Amino acid sequence: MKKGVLLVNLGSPDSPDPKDVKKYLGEFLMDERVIDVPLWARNLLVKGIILNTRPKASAAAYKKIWWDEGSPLIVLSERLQNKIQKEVDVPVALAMRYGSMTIKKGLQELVDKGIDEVLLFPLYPQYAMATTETITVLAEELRQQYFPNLKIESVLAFYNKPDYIEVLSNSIKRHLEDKNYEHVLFSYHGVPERHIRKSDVTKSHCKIDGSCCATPSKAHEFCYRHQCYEVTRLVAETLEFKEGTYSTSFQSRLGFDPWLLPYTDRTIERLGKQGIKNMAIVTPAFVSDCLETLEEIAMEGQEIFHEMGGKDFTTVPCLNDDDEFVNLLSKWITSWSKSLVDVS
Ligand SMILES: C=CC1=C(C)c2cc3[nH]c(cc4nc(cc5[nH]c(cc1n2)c(C)c5CCC(=O)O)C(CCC(=O)O)=C4C)c(C)c3C=C
Ligand SMILES: [Fe+2]
Ligand SMILES: [Fe+2]
Repeated sequence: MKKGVLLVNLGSPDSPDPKDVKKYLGEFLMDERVIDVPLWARNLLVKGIILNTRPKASAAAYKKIWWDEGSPLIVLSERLQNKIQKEVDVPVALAMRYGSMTIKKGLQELVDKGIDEVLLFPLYPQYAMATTETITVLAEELRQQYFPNLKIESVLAFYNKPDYIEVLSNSIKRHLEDKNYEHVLFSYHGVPERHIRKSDVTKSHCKIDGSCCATPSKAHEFCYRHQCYEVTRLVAETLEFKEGTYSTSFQSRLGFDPWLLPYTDRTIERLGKQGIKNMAIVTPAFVSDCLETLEEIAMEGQEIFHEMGGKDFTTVPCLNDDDEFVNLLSKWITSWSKSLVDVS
């Protein structure tokens, strides 16, 4: 068997032009694992409302963070891929779940190199229906339709692997070394509460009241909320943060359904109102900096904090193409390619 790796991230529009943003959002939000309502309701909501109202504002936000080389999320994912490729002996391809760099093209690129066994590596530390699951389901559909002889193994999550927590903690420590901060906020991308209940394999564990996520259960293998809180807990333990000096929140809610609480914007507001003058924010649901970290957190979040009387607002970059992170992913890939460990 000849082995290869397909890294997969979310994707971005081709440009920050409203036309391209609309096309991208259309594909993204019509995914039944992102907006998980019946097709008729999704059509009404996405094509009838969101795509007629959101693309202009989203395009303006994308324009603020766009780089000369392109979308930060894509450029940073490419840098990560290139650095990993230099460290490992197997071909490493990159694809995006939405947009032009499709998973089909990524699999084809590997098949063209004679690969018959692929490690599908979604670039998300925590498992969620709207991220990891939609990637693995689509890859399997593509395999059945176009690449029936391909074997695909998937990495479902790596949120609690001790070496990942160590790399993340080291990066946070390095970025906060000479900074003023009284509070560290761990802000994760939000999801509707319903997604968490749907992913509960036990169908009885998830209560969304917080207690379930701290009670051991096999539901946690697929519980995004539990996995986010675990990352906060493990990093705080590693960096010896004192109780009350850090917290967890969820950002980027969309629509009127209840999403995971507490919301990041309200939390920043509350911290400012409580008299916190210096805060830091880390975003461990994102491997690569993107619209949600560079605009929603670093720009909008900072503005909210300053309006509430806050002073220093430090944003810790995502792991991006951090050398320790590159070494870690390369180590896991090499172990898999030599069949030493099961990374899935
Ligand atoms: C119902 C809507 C959404 C769910 C559920 C959702 C989950 C989810 N998303 C990410 C990661 C990213 N999302 C990004 C952008 C983005 N997300 C949504 C909606 C949902 N996400 C929208 C509408 C957008 C587009 C931007 C906007 O109009 O505000 C991005 C950034 C992409 C980029 O190009 O930079 C990332 C990354 C996760 C991890 C997640 C669930 C865990
Ligand atoms: Fe999102
Ligand atoms: Fe829970």
